[in-house]
Amino acid sequence: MTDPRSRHAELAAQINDARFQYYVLDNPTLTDASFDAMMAELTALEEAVPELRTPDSPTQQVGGAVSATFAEVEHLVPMMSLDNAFSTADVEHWYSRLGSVSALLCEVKIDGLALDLVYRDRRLAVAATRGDGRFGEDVTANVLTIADIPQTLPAHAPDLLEVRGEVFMPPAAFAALNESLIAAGKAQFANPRNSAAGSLRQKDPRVTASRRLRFYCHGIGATSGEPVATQSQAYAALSGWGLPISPHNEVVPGLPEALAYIARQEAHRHDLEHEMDGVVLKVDDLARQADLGSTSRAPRWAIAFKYPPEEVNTKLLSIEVNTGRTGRVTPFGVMEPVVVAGSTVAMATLHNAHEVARKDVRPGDTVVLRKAGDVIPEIVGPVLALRPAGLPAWAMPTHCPSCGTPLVEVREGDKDLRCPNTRTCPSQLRERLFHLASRAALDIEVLGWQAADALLASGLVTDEGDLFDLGPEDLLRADFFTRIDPKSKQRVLTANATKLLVNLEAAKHRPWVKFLVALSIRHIGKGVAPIVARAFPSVDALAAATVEELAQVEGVGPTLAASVVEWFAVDWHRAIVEKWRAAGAILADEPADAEGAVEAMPATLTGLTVVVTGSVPGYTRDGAKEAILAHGGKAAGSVSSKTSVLVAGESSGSKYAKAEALGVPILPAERFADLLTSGAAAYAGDAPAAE
Ligand SMILES: NC(=O)c1ccc[n+]([C@@H]2O[C@H](COP(=O)([O-])OP(=O)(O)OC[C@H]3O[C@@H](n4cnc5c(N)ncnc54)[C@H](O)[C@@H]3O)[C@@H](O)[C@H]2O)c1
Ligand SMILES: [Zn+2]
Repeated sequence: MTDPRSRHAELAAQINDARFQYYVLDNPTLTDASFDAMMAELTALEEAVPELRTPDSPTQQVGGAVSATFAEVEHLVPMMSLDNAFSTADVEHWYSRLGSVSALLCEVKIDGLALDLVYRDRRLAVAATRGDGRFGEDVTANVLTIADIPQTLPAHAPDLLEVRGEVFMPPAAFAALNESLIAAGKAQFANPRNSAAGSLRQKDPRVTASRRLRFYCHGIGATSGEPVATQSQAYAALSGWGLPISPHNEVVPGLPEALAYIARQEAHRHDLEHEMDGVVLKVDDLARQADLGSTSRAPRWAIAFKYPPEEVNTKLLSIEVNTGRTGRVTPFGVMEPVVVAGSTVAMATLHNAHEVARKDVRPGDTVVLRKAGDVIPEIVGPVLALRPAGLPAWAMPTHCPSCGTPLVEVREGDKDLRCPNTRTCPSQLRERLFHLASRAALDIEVLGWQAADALLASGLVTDEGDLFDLGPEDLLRADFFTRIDPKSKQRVLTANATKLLVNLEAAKHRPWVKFLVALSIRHIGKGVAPIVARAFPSVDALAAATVEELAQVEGVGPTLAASVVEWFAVDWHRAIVEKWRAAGAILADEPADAEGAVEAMPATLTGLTVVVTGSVPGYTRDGAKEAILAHGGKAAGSVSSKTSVLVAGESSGSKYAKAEALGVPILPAERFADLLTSGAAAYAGDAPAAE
């Protein structure tokens, strides 16, 4: 075991270094989660060996410093940091030590940088960063360019007012800034917090002025004003003097409501006008705040609850490439598995070789991995400070990893590369089969990646054209689809293989639109396929269409039109269609086809809102709803004065009673078909005689 003393010294040095990178250079080398973990370890060491807790320990100091670029300003009242809570238990522990508290002020923790404003005689005199808590950096000239911050206060404001708050950059402004930095060939900011800090801490105020910074107050320092009882009242006063206060603040009676606030805000973590990394709970009563006091680093009357990190560090083990369904070759990073935003991540796309070069990530790098909520994980970039010396840059392969064919640009001069061997490249074929089997296409449940691989590897299928010719004797030739029957010692089909054959047979009768999706024509996905299938109701009609005819269809652009014509110009593509047809697939909408019929239905219910209660003969609940929609009507779930008619499969129940009370016409469910054919005429005269 390492000696606690040397571990403490090592950690303290690393933390001080990280703080310098973060606060002074605005260019962190660690994620906040790694930093917080180091601080937690240091705190634990000091709890075990209290004499390590010296005044110069990072746990006793407000991180940050004054850089040589700015003049030093002494704050009138020192600026503090906040203690952290990472769990409900931490918050409960903090709350239990407060004594009696009648109200908590809940605030969102704005991920920006702290700023101190001093107004003298109602004029902004000095604006300073937090610095080491006692001395900050004079950034007054820059702050004068921030529109949210008033330069003068109204006559009823006090003579002396020191307020604290957070400068932040809205996420949209951050994204726009990074785009312009990329365009100018400059380094991007890692996150909105660093971009706000980097934008405020500029030598040239014109740069700050161009950066769309915003500000909310979250504390009061020295003031000559009338004393108030609570922090929330102080905010109200600030607001009255024109200072901006967060609209997300809430005063609650106690802990349960505060925990509910924490949960509620987490659900909206990415919806606010600023990034947030948690919630700050404060004792609202200012007299209680004074009783509780502060440590050298943070007040005891407040706590910052931090949400689980969305950015973590991990090792990039390798960069692999994958050939997709349309031949596009995509690099992706393989990482040491790591938990981020609640799930374990080991792979993330890097999109194309250009992205890899732009981010300059190399196998062997420590990288920042980001996953926000349900968003796809992203490799943000390398931690350059941790890069081993001489680590070589990654090079994009020149040949397809699946079939060895030389790669070409997707379009001339394009960043993306593709494998031109569309017909037999195993990777493309496998992806096409998998796509063809998806629910949006032919919905062949047992045809997953493994089955697709087995069909290709065994040579039973050379391309998707062969699929519907498969019979039991074919599948018997592949190990994947067979097993040895223990009794007869004969090779027999597995249950899944039998299911595959049944599914394939069923798939032949799917509507044309499903086949259209199954063809993997570039740009024709499940969204646009119904539009194309309606305009060209068979594969023959579509194959005969010209670019002009296609482009005339509303919702079909020139790119899509060209892509369809190009697809049908390829011999082996047309051969797929013919093989499917020969195997019994329909590939056309018959006039009586259910989906075709729905499209053709007359819009008899336009402007009508229909509610259905009880069962309608011949329809499922959803089926009745769909029929209403297909005839141009609105299907509602409950009866109101806006309801045009209630279709009642029973002559009782709350909907029935409500319709009666409101005088909404009621139509017996047996007459639903009349409603679909003749609209409002079906119930005219049926309105009950209520007033
Ligand atoms: N990545 C790194 O290398 C690195 C280095 C140093 C610090 N950090 C990050 O900074 C944190 C420590 O910084 P800190 O000491 O500023 O503490 P903190 O960010 O955890 O909390 C204190 C700060 O929160 C801010 N804040 C935002 N909203 C607030 C609100 N509504 N009310 C009150 N204050 C609010 C204030 O500016 C205050 O100074 C670490 O936990 C880490 O996340 C990261
Ligand atoms: Zn290939």
